[in-house]
Amino acid sequence: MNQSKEQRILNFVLQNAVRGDPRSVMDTIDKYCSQKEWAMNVGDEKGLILDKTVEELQPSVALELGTYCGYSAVRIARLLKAGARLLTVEFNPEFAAIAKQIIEFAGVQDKVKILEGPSEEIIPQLKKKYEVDTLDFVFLDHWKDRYTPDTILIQECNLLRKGSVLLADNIIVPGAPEFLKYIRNNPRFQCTNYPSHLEYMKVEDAMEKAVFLG
Ligand SMILES: O=C(NC/C=C/[C@H]1O[C@@H](Sc2ccncc2)[C@H](O)[C@@H]1O)c1cc([N+](=O)[O-])cc(O)c1O
Ligand SMILES: [Mg+2]
Repeated sequence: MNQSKEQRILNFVLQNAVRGDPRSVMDTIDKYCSQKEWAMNVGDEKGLILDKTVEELQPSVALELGTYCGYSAVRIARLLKAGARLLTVEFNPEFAAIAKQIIEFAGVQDKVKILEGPSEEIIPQLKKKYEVDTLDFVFLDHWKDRYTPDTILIQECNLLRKGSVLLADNIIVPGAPEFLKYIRNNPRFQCTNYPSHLEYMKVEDAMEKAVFLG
């Protein structure tokens, strides 16, 4: 049975990256996806915006929606302080299995928990089942039409506190117009736009940061 692109990315990491070295895992994925096969990792340019947001915030509890191959989970987890954790939600079991291996190869598995299932089911379980009080940081990078309903659901589940930060990928491509309208017109969020480029392409994209005002 021929391999999936995600399996090829995993194999390339296992054969070319340095075990236990998150930077080498990120660079190896970026090399493969810029030279061999494009894939929807946040990439190294928008990844810098993600890095700066995480470094500035120093979150104790972070949530990622849309694990895919685990590139941004490795990117976020490598910056987390001792005792901090990343919960990442993925509903495609094949992607979750690949991400698990990439996260383990990078050596950040102790900071990352992959929650398998759709975000709309997982989010209401975060407090009781995953012992979350509030989320310090949320990275939205899953289906673009889920950004708004999941942001509303996160608020309904009382998962945000004053100062919680949301960062959304793909504001331009593929685009999340409904989310942008919702979050920019919501007085409970202070928004900032970060122009950038689509991963591995000379195409404009952007990230949107939204600080919850409580
Ligand atoms: O479509 C994109 N992302 C959707 C991501 C989806 C990921 O999240 C879950 S969906 C899910 C659903 C519910 N709960 C959890 C995960 C999928 O299994 C996949 O792992 C995308 C597309 C482009 N592009 O250029 O076409 C560029 C990007 O950066 C992108 O992020
Ligand atoms: Mg994306």
